[in-house]
Amino acid sequence: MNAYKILVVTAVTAEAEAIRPGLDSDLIVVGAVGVGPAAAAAGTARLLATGNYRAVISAGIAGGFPGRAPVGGTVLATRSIAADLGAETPDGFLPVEELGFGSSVLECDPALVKALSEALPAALVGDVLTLSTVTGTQATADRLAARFPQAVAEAMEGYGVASAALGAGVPFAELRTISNPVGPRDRAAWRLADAFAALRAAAPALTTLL
Ligand SMILES: O=C(O)c1cccc(C(=O)CC[C@H]2O[C@@H](n3cnc4c(=O)[nH]cnc43)[C@H](O)[C@@H]2O)c1
Repeated sequence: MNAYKILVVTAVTAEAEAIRPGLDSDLIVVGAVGVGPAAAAAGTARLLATGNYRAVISAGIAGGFPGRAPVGGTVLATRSIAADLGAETPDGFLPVEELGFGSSVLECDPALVKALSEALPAALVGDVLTLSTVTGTQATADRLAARFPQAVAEAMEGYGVASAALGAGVPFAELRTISNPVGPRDRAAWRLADAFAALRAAAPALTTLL
């Protein structure tokens, strides 16, 4: 059977509910699977097993690296990178590839990225980091910005969704809108309304993938 549906995976229900009204097709399935890479991978694998999908998109809000992605902006990943998968050493962080255990970097499908960036011409394109811990200090933000000069944003699910997509042989992309700067924790200052408005505005672009 030909693969025709698109799966959009969010962490929380509010993200899924921001996306659904912008879709005029029941060929796009939006599911909220929980926060973090493990929930994202398990949830995506479960949803992929229920249908025949041609693409999987990890979507939701994210932190933006200051000077790279502004709050309220929209970001498309070229790569989803598990930034905290590896080993800490006194001399710095060793990514999992340097330990000989696979890859912390998963490439997004170039055709999906191209189609989405044509539909969202204002979107910034760059690496999106996946972390199990939201960055909350300037020191961590500076370390990540230096380790990943092409990173525009961090979130908590992309690499997990991408891992499940890779396992199922389905092309993957990541779409994020920015709710807060990556840096010292100030949860009260997160501009959720701006990020959700941008997510609602970006949703119709997903229908161009059909
Ligand atoms: O408090 C609320 O009302 C609320 C409503 C919807 C979603 C949330 C979330 O906290 C979603 C968590 C989700 O956000 C991503 N995220 C956002 N900013 C960052 C960040 O700076 N670093 C890492 N992740 C971030 C993440 O993917 C979480 O799944 C709250």
